[in-house]
Amino acid sequence: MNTLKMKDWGLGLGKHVVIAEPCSVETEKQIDDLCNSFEREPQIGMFRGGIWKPRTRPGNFEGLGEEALPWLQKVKSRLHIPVCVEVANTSHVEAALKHDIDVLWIGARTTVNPFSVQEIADSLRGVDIPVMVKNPINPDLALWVGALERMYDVGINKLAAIHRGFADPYDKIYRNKPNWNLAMQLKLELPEIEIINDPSHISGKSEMVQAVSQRALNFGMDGLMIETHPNPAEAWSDARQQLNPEQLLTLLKEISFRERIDFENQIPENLKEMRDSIDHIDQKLIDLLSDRFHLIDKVGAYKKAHELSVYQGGRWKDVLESRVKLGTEKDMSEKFMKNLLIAIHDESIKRQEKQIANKDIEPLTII
Ligand SMILES: C=C(O[C@@H]1C=C(C(=O)O)C=C[C@H]1O)C(=O)O
Repeated sequence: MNTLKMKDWGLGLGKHVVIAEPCSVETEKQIDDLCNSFEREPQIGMFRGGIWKPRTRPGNFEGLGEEALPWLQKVKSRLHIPVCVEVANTSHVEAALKHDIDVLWIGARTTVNPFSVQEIADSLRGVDIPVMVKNPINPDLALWVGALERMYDVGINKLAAIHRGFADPYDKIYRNKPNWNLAMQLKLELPEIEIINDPSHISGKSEMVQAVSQRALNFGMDGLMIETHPNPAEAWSDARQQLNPEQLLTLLKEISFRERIDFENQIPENLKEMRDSIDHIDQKLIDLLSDRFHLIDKVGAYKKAHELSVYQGGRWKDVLESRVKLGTEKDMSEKFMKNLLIAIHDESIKRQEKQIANKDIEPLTII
């Protein structure tokens, strides 16, 4: 994809984009209050307002709709920053374009549905407006990439992605569990697409927003979209996860937007040396793993000849416990050691099954 980075969207966006936003636009006064707080804050690069709010069940506040759009125009003239809204259908797009909204974004509940995404894309054919695409609710990279491709195919070349986490009913910590690996995979697949992180929807509670923001920047995310309300306790939607302007400004002061190393440019000599050593160690790790798996194949052949079962619980328990102990003594976490060993063991089982059945077996664990 030949897309433009956010700094080249012609909207005055800097290197790290910070989008401040009330979850929902509620009153003109709420927007005025936020403008007063952010008037002299150059770090706020964009303003977002929820106008149409998808709600799981009817009866909750679903956004003010078109009547709130003129208030966002006021934000543009007061703060001189672009404004963006979520669009979920073609009438939203039409209303947003009519009111000079600068950037549109596609929400997680829309990204899951290629029909909806295609309809929105078709309504944007020939329109020069940036579009940001939130990840779908489920961790399906192809859906996320697909939605970006649908936009690109109708001629939108100002594109970004938003990582807002994924629904996980078993997770007790986050509202939407982050999947940094999936976000990294998106970067590998579409290196030109920048990713904004939405720590508010990931954490679901204001006190976690800072830690998640820092984590996102550590993972190389290109910006933050943080829900902000003059008085979060009174918010008509998502009260628990919004920061007040003062909290947002403190967060922006305290987190570190680290410099990223551009691979095209020169890598500092010290870092290069360390990376060379890492390359060397990885080569040794791979050689050792390969030796281990060749032995596993021999064990598999032995088990086939002697009609023994592939999985050996007692041996596996010993291997797991002793290696986790060795690893933790060398400063590696128990969780990491377990994950690593489980991945190796799954592969061992798979290789032995393949030998016995003489055909490929689906991997047991996806990592
Ligand atoms: C290699 C074996 O087969 C399996 C794989 C193991 C491993 O990868 O270390 C351990 C126990 C078995 O479940 C074995 O039985 O020794």
